Amino acid sequence: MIVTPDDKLPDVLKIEPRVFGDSRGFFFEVFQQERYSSSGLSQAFVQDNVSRSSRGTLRGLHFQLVRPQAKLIQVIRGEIFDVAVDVRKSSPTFGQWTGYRLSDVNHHQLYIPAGFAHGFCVISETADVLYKCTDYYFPQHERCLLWNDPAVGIAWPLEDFPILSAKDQQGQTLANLESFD
Ligand SMILES: Cc1cn([C@H]2C[C@H](O)[C@@H](COP(=O)(O)OP(=O)(O)O[C@H]3O[C@H](C)C(=O)[C@H](O)[C@H]3O)O2)c(=O)[nH]c1=O
Repeated sequence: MIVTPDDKLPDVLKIEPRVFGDSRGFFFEVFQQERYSSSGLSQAFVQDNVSRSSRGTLRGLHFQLVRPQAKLIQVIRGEIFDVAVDVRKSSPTFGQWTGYRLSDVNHHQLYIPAGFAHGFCVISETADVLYKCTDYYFPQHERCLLWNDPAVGIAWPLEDFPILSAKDQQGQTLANLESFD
């Protein structure tokens, strides 16, 4: 397993699991407590989520202001562009973003700590995303950063305007967002 801190946001980790391929296909351990804990993911995961989205869908960018969640993102089918934005006002990288292509071909994972907003757009026809969270879902604590806030300037690989939930259409700009001190 190779763990690489992001160049701009070093708390965000790209994880490349060891994949065993053979004539039948492939096998890899999606998560293993001892190995991931020794790689810096020591907080326990308490909830696993799965979402399926069609091409051009953009989900996010979300975070919980209270009971913040760290997330371990993995694509089980298809390909997404996965993005983390630092929303910690006191951070020297506040408002900065990073993005990775995660797919069922590269099997890469992204670890996004608490303090970051998370979102993704779907590049393939369909994408099934599995992600582990270090705290439970509290909708009342969820906040949404506007996906196309020019102050953040995320370069989404989208051909057209994305498919967005009503909630995500009304995301807050970074300037107006309730975020972490
Ligand atoms: C997140 C979540 C949602 N739900 C229910 C609430 C809604 O009735 C339905 C869809 O929720 P939502 O539209 O918020 O789902 P996404 O837009 O995929 O939200 C997620 O997208 C971005 C990328 C994230 O990183 C977050 O984990 C999460 O906010 O699932 C639950 O029951 N439990 C949950 O943990």
